[in-house]
Amino acid sequence: MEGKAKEEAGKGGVIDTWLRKHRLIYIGATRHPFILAIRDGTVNYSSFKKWLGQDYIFVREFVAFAASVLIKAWKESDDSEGDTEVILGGMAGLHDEIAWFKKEASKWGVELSETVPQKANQLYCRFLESLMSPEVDYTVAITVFWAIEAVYQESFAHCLEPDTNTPPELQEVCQRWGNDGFGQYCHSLKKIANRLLEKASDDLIVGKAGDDVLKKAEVELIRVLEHEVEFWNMSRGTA
Ligand SMILES: Cc1ncc(CN)c(N)n1
Repeated sequence: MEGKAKEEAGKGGVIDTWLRKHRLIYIGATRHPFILAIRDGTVNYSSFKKWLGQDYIFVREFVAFAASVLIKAWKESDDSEGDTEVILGGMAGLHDEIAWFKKEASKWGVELSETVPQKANQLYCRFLESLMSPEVDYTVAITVFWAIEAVYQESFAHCLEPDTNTPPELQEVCQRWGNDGFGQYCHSLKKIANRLLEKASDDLIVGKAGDDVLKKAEVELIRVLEHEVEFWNMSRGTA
């Protein structure tokens, strides 16, 4: 590793540099009023139920996106074995997540078969679909994959911190994404993304095409954060 990439790695990687640069939108996505309302116990339960039904639809789409990232890792990664294991572990988690959504929906009286995707959800799913194309670089796709998982991890872990008023009936929801195991999984995804982003940055230095990949990854990361904010807004009924 050399030059710019080395510098970035020393500071915590390309991703941390971008998160510092786009701090406001990152905070917007991970400290949204919907999450803060769960954390202080003032959450509106009809908003929560709306989120539950909509997120089930999103997760089904996200599984297809995860599968597309897995294929890219298998085809394009310089550490195919290591990367595919991490992604496959995430997909096993998504399998559990779908079963969990069904169980929660019946507990909260949410009829999943009658839930219609709302505008913000449709747009987010369309965005995911656009990134499933084989033309989209693995580096871009894994950065997006990490960002989507990390927003939920950061958001729900915030509700589990000491001295919060998260209602007992929502603790399990927060545990789903806020637990340490999920945190470690996100850390593994971040490491993969940083490795590839630093490689793209090195390619740039030696005159290979790395610029497009880096620019696209940064733009798509911001788009994820914007979609996440819109998704929370939709759940709260403010979109
Ligand atoms: C909208 C959204 N973003 C992220 C996640 C985490 N898989 C989720 N379930 N839903």
